[in-house]
Amino acid sequence: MAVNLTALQVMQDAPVIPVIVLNDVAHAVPMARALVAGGIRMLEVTLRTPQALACMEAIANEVEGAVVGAGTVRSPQDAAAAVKAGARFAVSPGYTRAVGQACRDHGLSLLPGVATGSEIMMAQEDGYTELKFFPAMQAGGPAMLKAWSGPFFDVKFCPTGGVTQQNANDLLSLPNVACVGGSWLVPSDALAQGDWARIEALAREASQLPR
Ligand SMILES: O=C(O)C(=O)C[C@H](O)[C@H](O)COP(=O)(O)O
Repeated sequence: MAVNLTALQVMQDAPVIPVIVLNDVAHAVPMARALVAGGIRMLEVTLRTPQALACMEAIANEVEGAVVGAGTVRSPQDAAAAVKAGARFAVSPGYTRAVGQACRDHGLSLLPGVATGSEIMMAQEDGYTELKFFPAMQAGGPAMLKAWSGPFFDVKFCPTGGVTQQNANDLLSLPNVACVGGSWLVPSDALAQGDWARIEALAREASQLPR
């Protein structure tokens, strides 16, 4: 059994957590190797496709240096399936007590998604202090994070949603941002073309973002 990771360790490993959508199990291992070669090890594979669990399993078993996590965790069942597939952390687009409890029961670090003060307070009540701000750019971006830094001075965020290599700095420079998340590191056309070099280059560029 792998040693448990904390949510803070997941956030601090690199400036960006890639949000990955995979439709083909054959893409999983070469894609993950490309990200790791580019300096990105924490890999969020979203549970948005029927192949996602098999992809996580392949990465967990075959890619040295990769730490696979599950994205789009929306239920206790999702959390259980993710653990079984080898996920070492979970990310959810929103927060429910049931998802929080299931992740705790499985020893799975969770970055719960929040977009309002009430959601932050509910996650904090349940002991979560490292949170995903989703959808970040659509829901207020850097200005929202600056406003939250007053009352929620003890929370660290991973803004995700509408983040790009170009705007990531505006977020990473904020003291309450530990990292950002985004899908731009793994474009669907690069996957379809098997363009692993492009994914590696995007990862390298992202891993060098200052914070
Ligand atoms: O699937 C999930 O669990 C999500 O919460 C959504 C993703 O984090 C965003 O869709 C990523 O946003 P983009 O980087 O703008 O593509």
